[in-house]
Amino acid sequence: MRIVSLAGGIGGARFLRGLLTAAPDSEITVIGNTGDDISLYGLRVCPDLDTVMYTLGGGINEEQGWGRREESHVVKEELAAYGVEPQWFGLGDRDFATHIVRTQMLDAGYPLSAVTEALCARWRPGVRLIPMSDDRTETHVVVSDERGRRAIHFQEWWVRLRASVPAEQIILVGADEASPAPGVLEAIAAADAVILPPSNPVVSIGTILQIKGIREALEGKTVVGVSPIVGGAPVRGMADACLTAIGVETTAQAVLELYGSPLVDGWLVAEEDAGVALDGVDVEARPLIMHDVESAAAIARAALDMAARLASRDATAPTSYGEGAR
Ligand SMILES: C[C@H](OP(=O)(O)O)C(=O)O
Repeated sequence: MRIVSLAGGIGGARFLRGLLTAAPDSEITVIGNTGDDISLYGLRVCPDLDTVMYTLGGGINEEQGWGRREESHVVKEELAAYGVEPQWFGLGDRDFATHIVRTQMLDAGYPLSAVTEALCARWRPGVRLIPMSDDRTETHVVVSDERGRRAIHFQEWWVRLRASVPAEQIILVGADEASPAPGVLEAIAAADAVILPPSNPVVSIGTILQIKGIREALEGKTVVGVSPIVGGAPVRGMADACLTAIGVETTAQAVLELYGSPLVDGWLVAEEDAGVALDGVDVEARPLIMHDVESAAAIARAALDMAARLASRDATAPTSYGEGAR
């Protein structure tokens, strides 16, 4: 079976670990969000791609959900001793090596997709990880503070400000010029099922959907989404602050409407959200909290079962000529 999953960072990576457990013999392609990417100290940092790579490759710091396990922070301390900014982004020593390799390769002219493949050769994540685009895009957030109304990098809003200042706008800079990375549309075209994990619907999944051609390609496929909102609150992270910024309520219903039909064919919600409904979408309620790999695998299994059911229903549905009804 060929599966495509879009993914952000921590939430996406934890779901993917379950997906790999649920479908060990499948060919899984992960289209990763690069809107969170940032240049720091002359290095290109791709937080979501790295979180997926480290989580699936066994190198993640489990408690944090991001960064490397058994990490030290000597370089960060040394940079701080020189007064180098920013000091609010916590890169560890082991992690620095990844960004050095990535930046060297990018500077040598390799596209991000080739760099990601090279990094994954070490981590062997068990999936094919492709950035959404080789073109540089960055999520910026418009805020008003004592310095007036201004746009800051998403990471500054998320990490330094902990989303405490309301976002007036969230913009993917570069989206209009960005094309899907090589392999993205091909993987979607070949997929038997597409899964939207419980990643941030605005700055992770929403970002990937802004790259031209991706949403349209997905609309022709069987897509099952896992709600990132349970009982009116994000499963994890601060998705509520992002949803508020774009005028969407923090509910499983509102996120489903945000993705919409015909993009989504099936939607998994938590049991407390069982009333969620949208024309053209099958909704199923089940436990959605990912306590561990096994609970994530159970959610992934439910998503794959739903996708298989929807795909076989579509295959036998009567066409406009009435075939299949006879
Ligand atoms: C919900 C979100 O998931 P991600 O978008 O990082 O996959 C998070 O973990 O903050």
